[in-house]
Amino acid sequence: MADIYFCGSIRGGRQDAELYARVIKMLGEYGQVLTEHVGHKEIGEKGDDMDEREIHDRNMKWLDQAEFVVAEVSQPSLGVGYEIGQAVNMEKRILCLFRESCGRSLSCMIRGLHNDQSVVVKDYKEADLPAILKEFFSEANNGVEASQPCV
Ligand SMILES: O=c1[nH]c(=O)n([C@H]2C[C@H](O)[C@@H](COP(=O)(O)O)O2)cc1CO
Repeated sequence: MADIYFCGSIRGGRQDAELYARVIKMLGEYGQVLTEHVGHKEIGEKGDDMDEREIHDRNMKWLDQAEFVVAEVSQPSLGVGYEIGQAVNMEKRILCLFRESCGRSLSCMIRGLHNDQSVVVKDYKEADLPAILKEFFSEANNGVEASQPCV
């Protein structure tokens, strides 16, 4: 079973935590989500009750281990942006999900990563998620290479 690293805002704001939990549940169909805690209601804006260095090192290990990275990027978060940048350097297959209805503009530094192969950036409505995930993971399983240039 593939390992999936899910990214969602924690200190950037927990407004979308319930949505993250629903995305994580859907991702369960495609693999094991290493960062399930990102969708836990009990995790507030303070984050995990752990030393910050330990959180960073644990997460970087998980990111390295993961085959896929799925990031919900509607709520701006420094940590999520950092994780995506690291994942690009690690040549992971990455799906960034931006909710059209959130009223913000997605950073060019994320939207500009889209290459429709190793990095997919999608504007979405929640009802579209099952189809978007199905397409992302089936293309991945059809052997699209992870290390495509991001241009
Ligand atoms: O307590 C934490 N636990 C944790 O796993 N993270 C990771 C996972 C999330 O995808 C991302 C959220 O970053 P931020 O807290 O800057 O919004 O960082 C972040 C924190 C707090 O910064």
